[in-house]
Amino acid sequence: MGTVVDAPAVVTEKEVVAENMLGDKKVTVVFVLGGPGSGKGTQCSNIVEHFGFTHLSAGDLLRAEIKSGSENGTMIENMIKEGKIVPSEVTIKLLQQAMIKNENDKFLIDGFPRNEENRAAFENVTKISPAFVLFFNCSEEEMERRLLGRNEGRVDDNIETIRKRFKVFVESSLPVIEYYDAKDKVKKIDAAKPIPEVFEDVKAIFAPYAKYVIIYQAT
Ligand SMILES: Nc1ncnc2c1ncn2[C@@H]1O[C@H](COP(=O)(O)OP(=O)(O)OP(=O)(O)O)[C@@H](O)[C@H]1O
Ligand SMILES: Nc1ccn([C@H]2C[C@H](O)[C@@H](COP(=O)(O)O)O2)c(=O)n1
Repeated sequence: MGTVVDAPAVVTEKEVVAENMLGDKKVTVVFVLGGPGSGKGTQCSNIVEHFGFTHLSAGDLLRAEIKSGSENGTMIENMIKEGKIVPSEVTIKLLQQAMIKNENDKFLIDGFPRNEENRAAFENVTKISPAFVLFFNCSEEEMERRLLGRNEGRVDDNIETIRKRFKVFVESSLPVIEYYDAKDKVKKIDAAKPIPEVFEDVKAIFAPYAKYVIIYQAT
């Protein structure tokens, strides 16, 4: 018969700086990166459901900021339409606010850091380093097909902006992944496979973060 017990703590001192922007609350942060349409948001929803993380999508936070009528709204909207990266201070403030008001201690930060400026500014301001970086690797051909079929009314899901987003990904975001790879922090996933198969690979990576483990005892 199975006994359900709390999983052992998986956060190490090396991964979390005690005096981060959340005071002495220890948090686990996973950066979720990959090209536009690689399936980051789709898999983050699965991770939330199975592993109890809170999903913070930088793109969603920026789109909410546009909708809220904030003074930065027009600037953010123009940059998103052009496939450009919004200045770090704006995005980091939104991420910080979201993390502070959430009681969870496990966050998936999706679509961030998108460039070197994002990365350095986040670490300087928050004093938080990611536990690891989940990288969804997919061909541009497949990502383009997915984005053109997404049909969520996004202003940047048109072929002209998609091509610009791909260019920004290669020029600005891949170097961030290389930065973390050099620190042995990147867990690369083949994101070209069907959604359930991708999640099987994701699950293997997140297994140590399960809220409960089931121990089977021989009777
Ligand atoms: N493995 C997959 N196979 C086929 N379609 C997928 C797969 N993963 C996601 N999709 C679909 O592709 C589209 C883009 O997925 P999703 O929004 O998760 O990507 P994303 O990486 O978060 O994109 P963006 O960076 O543009 O926000 C969605 O319509 C989603 O249903
Ligand atoms: N760190 C970020 C994340 C996103 N943006 C802007 C630019 C992106 O093209 C757009 C959509 O993001 P997505 O939902 O695809 O992750 O949002 C940014 O400027 N900085």
